[in-house]
Amino acid sequence: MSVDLLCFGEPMLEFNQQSDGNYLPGHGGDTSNCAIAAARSGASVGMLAHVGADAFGDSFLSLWEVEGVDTSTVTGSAVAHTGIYFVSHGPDGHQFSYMRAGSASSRVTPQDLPVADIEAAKILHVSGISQAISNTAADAVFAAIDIARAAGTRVSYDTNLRLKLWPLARARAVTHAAMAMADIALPGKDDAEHLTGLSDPDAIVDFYLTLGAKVVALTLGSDGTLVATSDRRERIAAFPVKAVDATGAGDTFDGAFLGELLRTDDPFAAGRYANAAAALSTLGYGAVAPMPTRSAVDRFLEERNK
Ligand SMILES: Nc1ncnc2c1ncn2[C@@H]1O[C@H](COP(=O)(O)OP(=O)(O)OP(=O)(O)O)[C@@H](O)[C@H]1O
Repeated sequence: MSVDLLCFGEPMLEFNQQSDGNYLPGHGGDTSNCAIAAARSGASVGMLAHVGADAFGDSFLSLWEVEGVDTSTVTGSAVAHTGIYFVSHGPDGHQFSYMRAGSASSRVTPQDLPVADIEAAKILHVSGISQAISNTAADAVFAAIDIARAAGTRVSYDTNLRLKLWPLARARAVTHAAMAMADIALPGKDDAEHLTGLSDPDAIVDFYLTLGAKVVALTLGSDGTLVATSDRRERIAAFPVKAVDATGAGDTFDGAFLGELLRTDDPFAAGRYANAAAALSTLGYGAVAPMPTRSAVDRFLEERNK
């Protein structure tokens, strides 16, 4: 089945250890989160990924089915397990250790790519963490981007380094190269500062426009979002909400932004919609559970705009 938005990345089972020693398990991986957020925004969306032939892979397949994310471009890997990662937090809630393992999706090779599905999609969304550390994944990501560009499928890219454990020179080389081929750049400010060495949001946006993006939406956490094209930019303030956990807010932003961009073809309308969706996603714990549906976002915007 062809979809409008194809999200290429690595599903990861997450285990978030809390300061009381308990842990919260959850589905994650930036592109899976993004796909679910887009589906909840009403978009036609699919995942392009490998999962292991294991319980975690099965659990992702069930989740995507429930969420209406197409899985016809998800394949099973006989040689690697579904990715997992552990995060632990200190008593102040600060993240202090991180470990990842598995990662069937980093084994996707250029030969595995579903060429016709990439060509048929309107947007291919990819994100950066795996490419920064794995040559195989980088080759497949760049091959997918090449297929998309040749077919006129727009490419969307979020750096998503999350923790800055990867060697900076490698992370920079790979993410800048991918950004240079992206039509839509969706960086978060922390990553963007780290990767560009710039701190002023306008300078960061200029950097990505100069690299080649047609649309940049730079997320600024509780400071909102800066959306820009070559001839217009708009600073969108964050909604004042009682945020309890911003995990996945950036992924919710990406999915909602791309869903609304597909619907309206207006990056500024997409930025305002995604800003509301991401604010709502901070009201609950974890990445997936608090992601809002389109009707919840519409209701929220109606109330806030009264
Ligand atoms: N405290 C908050 N209050 C309201 N909105 C928020 C808050 N934190 C985040 N947001 C919304 O979520 C969007 C994305 O947040 P952020 O910039 O932290 O993402 P990110 O850096 O990509 O992080 P991650 O991928 O880890 O979720 C922001 O642009 C904003 O719209």
